[in-house]
Amino acid sequence: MTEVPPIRIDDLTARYGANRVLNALSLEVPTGSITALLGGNGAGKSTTLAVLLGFLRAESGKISVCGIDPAVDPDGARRRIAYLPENVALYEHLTASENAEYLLALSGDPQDHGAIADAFAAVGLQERAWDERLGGFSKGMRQKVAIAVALLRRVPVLLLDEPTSGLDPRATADFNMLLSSARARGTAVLMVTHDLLSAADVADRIGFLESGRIVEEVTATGPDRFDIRALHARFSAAPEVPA
Ligand SMILES: Nc1ncnc2c1ncn2[C@@H]1O[C@H](COP(=O)(O)OP(=O)(O)OP(=O)(O)O)[C@@H](O)[C@H]1O
Repeated sequence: MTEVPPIRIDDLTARYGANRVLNALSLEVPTGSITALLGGNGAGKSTTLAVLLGFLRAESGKISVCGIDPAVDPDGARRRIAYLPENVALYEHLTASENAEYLLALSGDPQDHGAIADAFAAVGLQERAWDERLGGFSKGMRQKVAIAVALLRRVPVLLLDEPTSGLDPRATADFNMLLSSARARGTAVLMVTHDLLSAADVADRIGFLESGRIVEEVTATGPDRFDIRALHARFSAAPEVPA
């Protein structure tokens, strides 16, 4: 029996009003792999995530999350997805542990203190921060709380919108290591990003999105994985689409 890919998009078209944003988009993210979507402003990267999450309906084409059409069963699709938006929404007046406890209970995956502590340790959140309120946390620390929650849910699909924007190189490298461990556990990761270096560091495949369709895909090969210079030339050549 052939396995249903965690993310599959076939010939997808979607629009906001009169503005056709996704245009014959096709994309597959297999189990245990990381795909990065790059593209200029307004190319349709975040919209691709919105369709997978069932926030926007496709006009035509097919989309499935572990075999579920998010337009037909958005809750079913979302139960299989951990989603990190660019600006992670956490509760400022709760501590890191309380945030994790609350968010996991909300998503129907309650976890005990021990599991949360293990996840915080795994993502490198310093122990003294676990019981601190989020008010004074840096963006990197917030990302760690959010990714710990996402990983604790052990869902098959992880969607990330600009996960490394605003992170320093050390925090970006730490974050990429976490993604690698999620991949090793079988998670299908789709990240949209402008961070070519981070994508080249961690992704198995990079797709370039232009005007709502993937115009080129490159796959990591050999010890050097990607030809960064060629990617940079390619990426800088992508036209910007007015928002
Ligand atoms: N909620 C919305 N309502 C109407 N139009 C929208 C909405 N969200 C996005 N758009 C439009 O859809 C197009 C694609 O936007 P999208 O956010 O998917 O691009 P992006 O590739 O993620 O860009 P960026 O790199 O700037 O984040 C843009 O023209 C944008 O103005």
